Amino acid sequence: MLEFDYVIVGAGSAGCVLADRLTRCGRLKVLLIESGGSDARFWVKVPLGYAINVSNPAVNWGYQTARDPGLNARSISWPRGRLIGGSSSINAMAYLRGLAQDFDDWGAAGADGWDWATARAVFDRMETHSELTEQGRKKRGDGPVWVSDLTDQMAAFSQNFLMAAQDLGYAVIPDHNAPGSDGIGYYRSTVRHGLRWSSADAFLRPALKRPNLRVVRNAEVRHLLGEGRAVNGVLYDHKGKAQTATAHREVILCAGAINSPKLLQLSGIGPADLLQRHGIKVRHDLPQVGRGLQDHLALSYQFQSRTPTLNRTLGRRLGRLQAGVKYILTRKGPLAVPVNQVGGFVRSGEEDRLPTIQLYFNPVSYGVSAKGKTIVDRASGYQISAQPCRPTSRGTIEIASADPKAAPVIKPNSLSTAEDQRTAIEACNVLQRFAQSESLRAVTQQAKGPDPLAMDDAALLDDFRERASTVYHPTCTCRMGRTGAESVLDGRLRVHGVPGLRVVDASAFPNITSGNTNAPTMMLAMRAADLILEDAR
Ligand SMILES: Cc1cc2nc3c(=O)[nH]c(=O)nc-3n(C[C@H](O)[C@H](O)[C@H](O)COP(=O)(O)OP(=O)(O)OC[C@H]3O[C@@H](n4cnc5c(N)ncnc54)[C@H](O)[C@@H]3O)c2cc1C
Repeated sequence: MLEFDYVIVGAGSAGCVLADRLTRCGRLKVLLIESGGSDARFWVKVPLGYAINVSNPAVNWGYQTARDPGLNARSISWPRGRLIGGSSSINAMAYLRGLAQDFDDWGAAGADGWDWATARAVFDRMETHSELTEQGRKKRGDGPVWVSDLTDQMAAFSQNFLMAAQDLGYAVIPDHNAPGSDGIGYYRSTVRHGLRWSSADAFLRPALKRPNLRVVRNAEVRHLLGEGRAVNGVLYDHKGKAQTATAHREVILCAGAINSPKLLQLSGIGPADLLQRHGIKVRHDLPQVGRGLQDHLALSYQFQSRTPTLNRTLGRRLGRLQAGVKYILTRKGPLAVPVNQVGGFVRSGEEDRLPTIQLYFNPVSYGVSAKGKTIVDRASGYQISAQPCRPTSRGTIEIASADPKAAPVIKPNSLSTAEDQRTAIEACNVLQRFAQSESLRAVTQQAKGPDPLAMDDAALLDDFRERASTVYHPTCTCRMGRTGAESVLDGRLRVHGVPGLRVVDASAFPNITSGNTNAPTMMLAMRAADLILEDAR
């Protein structure tokens, strides 16, 4: 049996942060258990490899939702990283802090101690920005998370998206992460010197040399151990054997928004009726475990273009070969840039107090094969996508059986509120405006597939239900709040009523943030580490 001060379950965006921060002082012994394997894989490191990893079972839990009534009863694919770095090793690398209001909303929802001023101070010390200036590339900040401006690598075609934004009166902005900036610009990415810069690269790798950190890969935690309500260890499978690890101080679940609530439920901590239905002894009836699920949905439209886009390179064998050689020799070119080049936050109406829609523009068009493989079109094209920022629908994660190997039942409950249906239409209306803009009309041949300009609001909502997909941001399934009746964690990320146990990952968000969720998850884990170390004094 292994004995440690802290046992961390999951080496993803949050788990890597904690493994680093808790072992820095050298005084505390930490075990990090990860179900997946190494992240030393070519297509994990190459930014454009995102399109491959998203459907690669070797690095992915490959979840599938239940049939979702709000999405015309479709069951959709929910990839989650299963390797060192977790989802930060397979994500699309867009770096967005979110809006200031998102974090004030966390405090207002009962997450005591959380607000924008606190979050902002953590973001500031977490980031190093690699910026393009007139004097060349310059560094700003000295945090472990590398956030790069890749404007010099973007496809020339992407300029058309910025010009279209200007046609429509949206601000064109240099940095989405500067306070108060809504508008359209080039995305910043977690890429360093042409390679993905995951949470493992930023936090875990430098910590690996410390003798007080032990990392076990390819080891899946089955459930938590303890006496009464208190938790003091985990049972996990490794190399075909069941093993136990004891935590003298705490077990910290960082298994992500799907697997953290699943592990709580398998361990008898969750809604009593659900646990009893599966023959699991109730250790603590905590009704909100797995409830409160929020995710972002987006709808995309593709168009054939009159001027060359990335299809000219990536849609042809010779072009791919040339791009591959350029990347290997220089770490530059189309392979060095994540798929979403341009986008940002916009308001759908002038009366909106905050931006309501996030946009993504890609200078490439593609299809997806029956097996989920991305197939880039030969002819030039582009894609425009819109995501409502703050959905109000909430879904559930529930174990399907007491067998730890069984995938949980994911019910997103999408578009189940009138507000979400209205915002979905507004998101499509924004895309219609872009499709009609002078700058995009000048380079567009015709719609490839459904044409948003041929649809009224009812048809747009139906199209959204029929084709919208996840933006891969499940959150809030173990959310922070004041009491065990309305939430799972307190503001210090301790599980209500369960000594020795915290949950630190995207499941802890009280509400989904307006943008992509990797940056806020790492920020949450950085602050959680401060709180854990404070409590350990
Ligand atoms: C395809 C995709 C694209 C995305 N694109 C972006 C983007 O461009 N920008 C952005 O900001 N966000 C993006 N996201 C979202 C973002 O990456 C996640 O919100 C974030 O990584 C969540 O971090 P986490 O720590 O909560 O979970 P994860 O990073 O998923 O970590 C959980 C870890 O726990 C491990 N684990 C789970 N169960 C067990 C168990 N029983 N035993 C041991 N280990 C276990 C998992 O294998 C995993 O390594 C994307 C996500 C995906 C999947």
